[in-house]
Amino acid sequence: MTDKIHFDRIAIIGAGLIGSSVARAIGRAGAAGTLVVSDRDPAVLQEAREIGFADDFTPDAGEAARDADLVIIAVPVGAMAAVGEAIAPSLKEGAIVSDVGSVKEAVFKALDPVLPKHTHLIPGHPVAGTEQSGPKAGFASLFDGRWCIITPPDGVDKGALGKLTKLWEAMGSTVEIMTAPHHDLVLAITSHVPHLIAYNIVGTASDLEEVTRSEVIKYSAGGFRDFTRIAASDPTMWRDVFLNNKDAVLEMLGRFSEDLTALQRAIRWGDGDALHDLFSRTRDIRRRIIDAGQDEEAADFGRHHEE
Ligand SMILES: NC(=O)C1=CN([C@@H]2O[C@H](COP(=O)(O)OP(=O)(O)OC[C@H]3O[C@@H](n4cnc5c(N)ncnc54)[C@H](O)[C@@H]3O)[C@@H](O)[C@H]2O)C=CC1
Ligand SMILES: O=C(O)C(=O)Cc1ccc(O)cc1
Repeated sequence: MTDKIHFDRIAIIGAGLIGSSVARAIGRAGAAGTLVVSDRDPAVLQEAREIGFADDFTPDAGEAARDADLVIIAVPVGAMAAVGEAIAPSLKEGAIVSDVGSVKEAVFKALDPVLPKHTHLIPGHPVAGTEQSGPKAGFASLFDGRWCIITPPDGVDKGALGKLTKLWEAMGSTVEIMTAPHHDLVLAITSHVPHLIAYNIVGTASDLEEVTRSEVIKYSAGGFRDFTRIAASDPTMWRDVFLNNKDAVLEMLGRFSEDLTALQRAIRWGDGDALHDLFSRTRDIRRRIIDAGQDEEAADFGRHHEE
C-alpha cells in the first residue's frame, strides 16, 4: 500500500462548483491538515461557510494562500491572472500552485509571469463537471472514476508533480499527463465545440417566432432537451473558455463546418448511404464511450437535481 498523501495546508481560491467539490473531495480523502477556502463574492463565501466544507473561509486570496503547501485556483480562466497576482506575495518557498481551468496553455501563460520563481506551477484540469455553478452544486464524488489531466511545464519538479498526482488519485481521479497545447486541442473537440453547438442551437430556437418557441419548449423531450442542459452552463466560465482557446476552437470549428456542408449535400442529393454510414460510425463511438465507463453519471446527477 502506498503512503497516504497529506498536505499541512491547502488553499482553494474560488468556492464554486469545482472549488467546492475539490474541497469536499479533499475532506473525504483526509488529505489536508488545514483546508482554507477563499472567494471574492461575499454571498458565495457565506454559502460555503454554511455548508462547512473547509476549516477556514476568507475573502482575501492572499490570506488563504499564506503558508499553504498547495494552492488550487478554481476561478474562471479569465480571472486566473488576477488571482495569481493576489496570492504571489504570500506564497511560501516550494509551494505548489495548480488550477482546474478548462483551458491549459492560456492559464500557464497568465500565471507563470506573476508567480514567484521559488514556487511550482503545475496546471491541471479535472474532466468532470455539470452545467451548474456555485458551492451548493458541488459534491465530493464528482471526480470519482474521471480523468484529471495534468499539464506540467518543461523541467517540472518531479516531487511536486508526484504529490499533485497522488492528491487527484486520492480524490478518485485517474491522472493523465500531457502538454498544454495537446490538452487544448483535444478538449476543443470533446468539450468546447460541443458546448458551442449547444449554445448555438438553443440560441437559434430562441430566435424563432413566439408560437414556434413555445412548441420548442413543449416538445423538448427529444434531442433538444439534452442541448438545453449543456446550454445552461455558466456564461462567464464559457465566455472565458472560448476567448482563451481561440486557435484550437477555430481549427475544430473549421473542420466541423466542412463536415456539416458534406451532410447538407448528402441530404440535398438523397445520399442515404452517406448518412447511414456516418450515423453508424457515431453510434459506435457512443458504445465505446459507454464501454470505457466514461458515461454520463455527473450529467445525470445534474439533471436529477434540476428535476
Ligand atoms: N463547470 C464545470 O463543469 C467545470 C469547470 N472547470 C473549470 O473550473 C473553474 C471554475 O468553474 P466553476 O467552479 O464551474 O465556476 P463557478 O462559477 O461555480 O465558481 C467560480 C467561482 O470563482 C469565484 N471568482 C471569480 N473570480 C474570482 C477572483 N478574482 N478571486 C476569487 N474568486 C473569484 C466566483 O465568485 C465563483 O464563486 C473554471 O476555470 C472552469 O473552466 C473545470 C472542469 C469542469
Ligand atoms: O456538464 C457537462 O456535460 C460537461 O461537459 C462538464 C464539463 C465542463 C467543462 C469541463 O472543462 C469539463 C467538464
